[in-house]
Amino acid sequence: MRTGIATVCLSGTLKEKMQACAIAGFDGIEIFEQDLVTSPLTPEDVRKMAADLGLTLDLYQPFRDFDSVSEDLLVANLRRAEAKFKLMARLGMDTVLVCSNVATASIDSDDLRVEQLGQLAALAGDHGVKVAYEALAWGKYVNDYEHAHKLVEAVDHPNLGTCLDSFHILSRNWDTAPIEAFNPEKIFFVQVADAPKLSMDVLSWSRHYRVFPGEGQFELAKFMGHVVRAGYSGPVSLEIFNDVFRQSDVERTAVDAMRSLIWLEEQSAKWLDAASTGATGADGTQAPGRRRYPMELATLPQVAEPAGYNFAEVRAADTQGLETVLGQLGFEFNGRHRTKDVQLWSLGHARVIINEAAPADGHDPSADASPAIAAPAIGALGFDVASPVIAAARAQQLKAPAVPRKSQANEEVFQGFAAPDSTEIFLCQGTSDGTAAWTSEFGEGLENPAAGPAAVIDHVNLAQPWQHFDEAVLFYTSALALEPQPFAEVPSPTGLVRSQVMATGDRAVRLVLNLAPLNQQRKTYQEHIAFAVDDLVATARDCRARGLEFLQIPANYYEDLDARFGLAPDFLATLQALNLLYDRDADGEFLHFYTATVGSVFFEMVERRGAYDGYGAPNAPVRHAVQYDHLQHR
Ligand SMILES: O=C(O)c1ccc(O)c(O)c1
Ligand SMILES: [Mg+2]
Repeated sequence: MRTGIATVCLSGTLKEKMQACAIAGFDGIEIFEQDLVTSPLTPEDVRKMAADLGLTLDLYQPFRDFDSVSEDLLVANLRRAEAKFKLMARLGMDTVLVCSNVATASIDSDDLRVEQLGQLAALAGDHGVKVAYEALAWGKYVNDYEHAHKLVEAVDHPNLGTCLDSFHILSRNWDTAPIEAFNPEKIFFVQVADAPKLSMDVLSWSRHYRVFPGEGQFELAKFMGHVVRAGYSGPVSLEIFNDVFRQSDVERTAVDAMRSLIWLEEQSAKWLDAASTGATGADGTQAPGRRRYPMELATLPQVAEPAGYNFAEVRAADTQGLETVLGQLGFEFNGRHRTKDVQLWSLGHARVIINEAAPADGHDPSADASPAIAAPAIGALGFDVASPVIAAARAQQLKAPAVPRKSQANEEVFQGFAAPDSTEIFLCQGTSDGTAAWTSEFGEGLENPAAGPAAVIDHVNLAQPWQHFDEAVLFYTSALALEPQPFAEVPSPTGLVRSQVMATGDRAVRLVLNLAPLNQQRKTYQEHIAFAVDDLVATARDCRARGLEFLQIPANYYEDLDARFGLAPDFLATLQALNLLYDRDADGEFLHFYTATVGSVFFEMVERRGAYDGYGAPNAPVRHAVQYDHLQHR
């Protein structure tokens, strides 16, 4: 698949954008007119720079408001088009995007449009230019890709084709199957964009909220499957108008963009495979495997979703507070590593590593968080996967930066890579009894999960800097095979927290990404690790007996709980006495409590009853408010 990206996706000057696209590995780019008009580079400079960088210049765009106009305007529009065709010759570009008229269209007649687009195609032919006509979702008369294609077919000129842009098609819920019947020679260009499903006018949605494939909710693999089956083999180019990407680091965003296309390519191949195996022939036999299409789709090393958490690592220069809280939670100290400055603590199958080497560069080197967090912060997560080597190879092909861990002879070498928020992700191999092979490095026979209470890591909640949130969703989807669940918004005193659960189908791994406002006083984010136990009330009593500092829940909360659920008075009194939170839905019940925060980290204990699958979201505002209050007063 030939990869492309529109310069409008990125921040910086045209030169900076082009360099970032080349470094990220794109084959070609779309030049957005604004980027050229505002550039000190001559068209000849741009042409040379692209050639030097190994980038093809695939599309010049946009040319606006051409069709459905009065005779006077048509003359002016053709003159305007000719000027652009001449400019394109200097750039060495042969394809221009013409979008359907939104502003000056005054005559709603397909016959007239065919006549006017025919004149444009003839002029383009004289200049060796191909016109790719795109139906904008908010076009005045032409806003449906099939309508645009019908006009192209009616004009029937070799210099006129269509541009298919997934946003304009999927935002309007148009069926994508008819694309398959298109003559591939009439598809001049394909743009892909994802988006979260929002209810707002389509123009605002398109101009501000597009995201890279895998970061939104559109069925892009299916869209691409139809495009591939039509026989299209030209560039597949990202055109993402997004307020955050346009102000983020250009090289980093270009890599995020490239990752999204590598992933989409694989997902499209999978969609085609699934679609062709699902089909049965006339004789009842299964259709053969994926047909060959003009567009070749590369695949990636295949990984199943992780089987569970292997460990969570907290970094801290000063480990005292952490050790105290873990001890009060019932964790056992399992020893220090033979050669590294790390401690192992466990409760049942839940393992927490305390890494005494505080990260020099803080939680996120590129964010506006404090430069050096000496206080505890989540530094790494270990996941059990079937094959760490295959999973690491996949992550690497998806441009995840590797983090090699120094290790001595005969110690387990973890394959690892850095997530966008710089949390290190390690790929481990679990054992069938739920223990980890590496724990003997902390001393022989120390880990004895059968002896203690049953406990596992239920979920980990990572705070994401606002500019990396979408990138993180794609990252965990593509590299770790976690699936994004519908996101929630939680009010907190410092702002609205967007919460995105990433999980495996069996929920053995639940990772919650929070787009959290930065605490302005302390310049840190708060993150937490949650452990699931069988009997939360008993656990809470034990923790209290050991002197654990619970997050203090206000009495108003328990009154509200009673109003909502009508709980038995004894049970309600127990919840209140122990500072426990409660939730219930059609699937089951959820009990949980939080510890006070140590550095940037706090812990949660949960009990899931029945098939409860949530996280106590209705309680999250209470938790945020209490933590905020706590921070203000200490
Ligand atoms: O928002 C726009 O105007 C616009 C312009 C060009 C495109 O290709 C597009 O998809 C949208
Ligand atoms: Mg477009």
